[in-house]
Amino acid sequence: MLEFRNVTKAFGETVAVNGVSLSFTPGQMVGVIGRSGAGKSTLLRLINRLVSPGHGEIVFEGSNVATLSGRDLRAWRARCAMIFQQFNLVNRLDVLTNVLIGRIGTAHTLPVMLKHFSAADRAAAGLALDRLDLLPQALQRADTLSGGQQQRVAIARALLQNPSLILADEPIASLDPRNARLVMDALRRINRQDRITVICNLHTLDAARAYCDRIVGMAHGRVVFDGTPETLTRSAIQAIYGDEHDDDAVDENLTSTMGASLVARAQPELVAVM
Ligand SMILES: Nc1ncnc2c1ncn2[C@@H]1O[C@H](COP(=O)(O)OP(=O)(O)OP(=O)(O)O)[C@@H](O)[C@H]1O
Repeated sequence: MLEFRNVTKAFGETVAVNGVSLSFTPGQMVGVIGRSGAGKSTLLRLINRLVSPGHGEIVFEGSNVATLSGRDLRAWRARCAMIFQQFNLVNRLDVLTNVLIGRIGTAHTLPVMLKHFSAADRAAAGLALDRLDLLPQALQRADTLSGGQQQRVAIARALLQNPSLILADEPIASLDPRNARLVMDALRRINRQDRITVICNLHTLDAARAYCDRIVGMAHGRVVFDGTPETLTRSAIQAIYGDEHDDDAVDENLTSTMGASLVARAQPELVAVM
């Protein structure tokens, strides 16, 4: 269980996250939505301590991650795999090595720097790539892959961390609808099969509705909605996006391509367990 207890984070005069209290049940897939600047990225970065809270506690399995330092902080970060909008792969390295980099938090740094990976690590990387349908690309340079493929490499790298949590910050914002669907399918599959908690910032309501167990809506640093996709009513959407709610604020383009029926066609076994 991960718990935010009255957490506030300000950058100068800007209060990015304001008095947030939230509990994340293990194994949930949670979508965080809100306007640009609502505090979504800061919320995620507070969890793995890329930023530290000004006030409040972030408690995981009984310990306050806000106070971790040194080795304990590194160990905590290794348990929180992060997926970024821009993939953050090392372009000049091959796909397999990029995935093996996921071992950095748990293995000794020097062998990783020298690319001396154990046979067990290589096998784990191969399996992770296979799960993401990328084994044929294992020896290609990362920058020869499409954006969607690169993001799935980033997910395979995350798996090598054996994470308790996957934190995905706008993972599909740079992708076309087909690749967005493949990436969200992969995150959902891993969430279901491995029982890894996934917390995912999304800029499309439809992706949040189609893939998440729970949606957290933020506005001006506060949580203004917290519920299942079914309870995300028009008035809840207004509370999250405000009266100016328009097509710029919420990308409805993916509505037609990412609706549940299409998800069902793309991933029947996924819908069976939803
Ligand atoms: N490192 C920082 N220094 C100064 N201000 C920051 C920093 N990080 C975030 N902010 C500010 O905090 C507020 C919340 O930012 P955050 O990135 O969390 O929002 P967001 O909802 O993720 O937005 P977007 O969808 O555009 O990424 C914004 O006003 C932003 O400018």
